Amino acid sequence: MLQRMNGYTNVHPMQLPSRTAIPLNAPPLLSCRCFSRTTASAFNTSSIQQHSRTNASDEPQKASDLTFQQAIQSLQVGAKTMNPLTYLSSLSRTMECCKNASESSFFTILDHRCLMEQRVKFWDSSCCSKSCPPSLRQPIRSKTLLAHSINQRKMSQALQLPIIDLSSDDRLSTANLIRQACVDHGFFYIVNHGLEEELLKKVLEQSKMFFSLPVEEKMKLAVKNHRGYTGMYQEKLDPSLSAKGDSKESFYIGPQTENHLNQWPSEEDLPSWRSTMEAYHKKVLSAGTKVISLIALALNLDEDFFEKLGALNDPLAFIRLLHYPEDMDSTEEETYGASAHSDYGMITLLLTDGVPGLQVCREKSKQPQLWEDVPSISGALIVNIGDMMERWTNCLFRSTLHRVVPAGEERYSVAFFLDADKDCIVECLESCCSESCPPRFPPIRSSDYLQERFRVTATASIEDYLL
Ligand SMILES: O=C(O)CCC(=O)C(=O)O
Ligand SMILES: [Fe+2]
Repeated sequence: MLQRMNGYTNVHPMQLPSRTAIPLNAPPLLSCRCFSRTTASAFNTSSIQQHSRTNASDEPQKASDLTFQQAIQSLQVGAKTMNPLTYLSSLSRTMECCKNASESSFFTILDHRCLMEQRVKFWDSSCCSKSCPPSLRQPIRSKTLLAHSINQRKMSQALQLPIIDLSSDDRLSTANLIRQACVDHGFFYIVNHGLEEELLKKVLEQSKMFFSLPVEEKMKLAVKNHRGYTGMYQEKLDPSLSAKGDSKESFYIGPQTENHLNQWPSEEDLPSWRSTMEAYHKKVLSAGTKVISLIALALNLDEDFFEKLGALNDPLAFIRLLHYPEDMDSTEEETYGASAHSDYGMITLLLTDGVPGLQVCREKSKQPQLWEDVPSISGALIVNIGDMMERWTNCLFRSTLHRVVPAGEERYSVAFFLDADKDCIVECLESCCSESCPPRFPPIRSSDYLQERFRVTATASIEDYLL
């Protein structure tokens, strides 16, 4: 849905500091001329007319006379009566044109009881029919709409990432495309990766079935040895945030070893669960290994370079099923499904259910940070470079900062972290350093590096995350 909301992006940072509640019957505060130009069309329905009738003068008010306050009143009417898409569009246009309004007053107004307490009553019967069904899947609480608008302020536009065809015979050209993608974005899509759509669909379905179990059932499989269930707020990927933790639950499935067995839900509850996850693990590992060999080619190395290095002997290859509930406390600016982070390992292959929310920030040190949406493409997997690969390449390949923002509906995704064998030493590749560009990081053992990263972000006992 966020993709459809791209028109909301250029909302200006607003300056006045106060967070004063503005009663609805207060006199107009801020003149908002451009509101009339940009917003009138969105309000050409009942909301403006209803509002006009409430004026002292019985004269219908001209759009050009509308004030910021009136715009807000219209929005409040609109929240109850309009198609939510139109409503969202109006909301964002209003924000856009109210450049001079204080951000806090703006949100205080939007925070108004009727927005915060009521479910938005969408589309009256005139707005949908059998041939024109509602364009959003389910009613969204006004609180969630507000979260959207908060997040929209941080957003720019959808990022156009390269799409890499893994089945192409021209491996050198493919490797070159990957090189460019890793240098420019640290993110790209892969298609023809060998995972059938049917399996992608099934893994998401089975994941959803697991997360729908009662929490007591899920807690029976609480994470041990980095395998099993992690509950809400058990991780904070951006430790600098004051929020209690990231608003998601997850389930890790790793390679089976003698000492480290996966945990599985009971066959009675979920009969096809284990076989689906095992099939997915096998296939996604094979796709990931192909990507690694192309990355080696992209670095002018032999395609089996990382195998020879031992990185893929017993790779730390973990599936992480993720569920971001709709009901996040999303009015808190600090609450994220996954707060800003880069991934730790070699590469990540990500499957999403199509619900937006994933964003990347390509220039982490630039202020203000620019966050761009990564739209999902049906059937494609999203690949991103992790920190180990960034260390190997001395930052030639980017391990890009990313996060998941509340999307206003629940979201499922499946990350596959392909990380080097725990004994593999990660150190700058010869081809990536020189006298004038010395290695930026000292050599490190793969599992030492990963363990340290988990220690910093786990809000629960680190013992459970040991690899
Ligand atoms: O759910 C997503 O889209 C991204 C998840 C993610 O970045 C992670 O788990 O590292
Ligand atoms: Fe990530």
